[in-house]
Amino acid sequence: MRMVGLTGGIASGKSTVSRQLQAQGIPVIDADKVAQAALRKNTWGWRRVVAIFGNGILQENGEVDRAKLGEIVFSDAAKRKQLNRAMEPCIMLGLFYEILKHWILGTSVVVLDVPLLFEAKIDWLTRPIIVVWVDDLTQETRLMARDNSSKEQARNRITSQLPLDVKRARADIVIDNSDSLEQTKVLVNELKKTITAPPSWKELLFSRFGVAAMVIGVITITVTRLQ
Ligand SMILES: CC(C)(COP(=O)(O)OP(=O)(O)OC[C@H]1O[C@@H](n2cnc3c(N)ncnc32)[C@H](O)[C@@H]1O)[C@@H](O)C(=O)NCCC(=O)NCCS
Ligand SMILES: Nc1ncnc2c1ncn2[C@@H]1O[C@H](COP(=O)(O)OP(=O)(O)OP(=O)(O)O)[C@@H](O)[C@H]1O
Repeated sequence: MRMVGLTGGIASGKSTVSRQLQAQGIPVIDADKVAQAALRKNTWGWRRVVAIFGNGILQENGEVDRAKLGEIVFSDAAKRKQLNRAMEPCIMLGLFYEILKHWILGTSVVVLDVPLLFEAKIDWLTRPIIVVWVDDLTQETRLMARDNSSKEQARNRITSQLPLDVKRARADIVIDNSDSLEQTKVLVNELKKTITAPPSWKELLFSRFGVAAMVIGVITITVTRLQ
């Protein structure tokens, strides 16, 4: 199974590209959704986070007040590190589960939309790596407009991640999303052709069928030798 990495900066347009890919029939695993599920009330992640930040981050119904937690961690690097450390195993488990489901189903290409793919050092899992890039001012403007946030809040979030230019330098494929949505759609159409190219030997070997063939091969050789 080919696991394609999709990453970028906050509000650089990962979800926009992800939606366009999904509209073309490509399955996408969204790490933000996995992280949200991992923080729901009474989950393992919720317990770990509440143990660190206390009941003050909870709403009346016991769910985490995401805006409040966001305010805390995006303006304090040490607290953000604590949150990342608490959430990381829960997110990894969730991602692994989603990947496993696709592998069992025999999916040939799945896109992993992971904002912190490089920061969490899991970029080695995916190939090729697509970075959705925008220039700094466009990123800031779109983030402020989308989240209805101040310039300071937007800057805090942007600077809490590896600089987007560094991510661009580490990409296999760059989607420049600074232009219109129509222009991005054109780039995504091209992207689809690249990521759905025929599988390599390595991808075939680690596909559901490749592993099944290896298991059958090993069993056959063992049984033959025992006779
Ligand atoms: C702090 C939280 C509660 C804020 O929630 P909120 O609804 O405001 O934001 P949301 O989850 O939609 O994230 C929006 C974007 O923020 C960025 N972001 C999220 N967490 C982090 C982080 N720890 N460090 C840097 N950027 C982050 C990502 O680009 C993400 O796409 C939430 O982001 C969270 O639980 N973060 C920790 C989990 C995590 O690392 N998620 C990223 C998945 S790889
Ligand atoms: N090419 C574009 N032209 C104009 N607006 C855009 C374009 N691409 C994305 N946007 C807008 O910019 C905002 C951020 O885009 P999007 O939510 O896709 O980013 P993201 O990288 O997924 O963000 P996050 O890191 O928070 O998950 C959204 O409001 C979206 O509608």
